[in-house]
Amino acid sequence: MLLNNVLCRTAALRLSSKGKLICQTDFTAAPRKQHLLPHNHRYLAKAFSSLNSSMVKQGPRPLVICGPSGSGKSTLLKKLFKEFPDTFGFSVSHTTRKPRPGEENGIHYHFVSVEEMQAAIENGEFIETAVFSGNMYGTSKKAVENVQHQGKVCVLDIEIEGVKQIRNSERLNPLLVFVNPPSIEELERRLRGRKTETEESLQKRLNTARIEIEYGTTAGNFDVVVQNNNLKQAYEDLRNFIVRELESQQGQGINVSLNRVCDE
Ligand SMILES: Nc1ncnc2c1ncn2[C@@H]1O[C@H](COP(=O)(O)OP(=O)(O)OP(=O)(O)O)[C@@H](O)[C@H]1O
Ligand SMILES: Nc1nc2c(ncn2[C@@H]2O[C@H](COP(=O)(O)O)[C@@H](O)[C@H]2O)c(=O)[nH]1
Repeated sequence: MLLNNVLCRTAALRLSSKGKLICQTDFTAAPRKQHLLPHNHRYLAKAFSSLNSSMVKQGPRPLVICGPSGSGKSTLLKKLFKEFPDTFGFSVSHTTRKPRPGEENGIHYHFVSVEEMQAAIENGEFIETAVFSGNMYGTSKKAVENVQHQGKVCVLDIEIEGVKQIRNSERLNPLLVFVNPPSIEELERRLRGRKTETEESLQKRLNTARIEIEYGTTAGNFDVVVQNNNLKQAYEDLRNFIVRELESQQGQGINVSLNRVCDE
């Protein structure tokens, strides 16, 4: 009886405060204890549990952020993760490039050898892979699942060949954002200013950038193009697009947190 009260009261609270069912743990408790419930409550628990399982299956859409090296993807993502600390989880890619100062294995990337990467590819561990500026990169199934199991929006920071491989994936159904720099000249200034690349790597990245900009700014290839001339404006544009999208997903019954941390 106590169990019934707790179950139904929690459900009612969730219904009245938000107008929809969003609580995962409360409702998943229902099926296992159904034999303890009177008939009408059993019906309620069944309805809640089936709603819940479809919501869990249909988590928030992953967010793919793409753009030439140096266009500002990491800078924008850092601001997004800071403002919405509960909302997003980063898909940690594999790469064969060497770590930069400050980059940590398992946090920024899984840094692996070419042999390890090839073995993992042959083992079918990746959703997509690409060679960029002479190094291999890839998003593993596990990297995405780790984030999705937490109910968070999985963020993939990947280049264009990877985007082409996953853009039509029905299972991922990703939102595609392209970050566009003001010009190649400004991109070069920003990349040089970052002081992470050798001259050779820098030239490779700039050469690829021209192709990426062409593809990224072609209508229909991305859901939104964020023009990163001014960081404050670019972040506002990115944030507004994402919040609008996530609110629309919430309206369809998808459980995703949009708790904000204010800067001031
Ligand atoms: N709007 C901006 N104005 C001036 N500098 C910027 C702007 N946006 C980003 N930067 C600077 O440009 C450099 C490159 O940005 P960032 O590292 O975020 O690019 P990225 O797209 O993540 O690159 P990569 O793909 O190589 O990881 C950084 O030093 C960053 O501080
Ligand atoms: N296709 C993929 N591209 C990836 C992945 N992880 C990162 N990237 C992209 O590579 C370049 C270079 O990154 P950097 O860290 O060496 O500067 C950049 O455009 C990233 O978006 C991945 O798993 N797959």
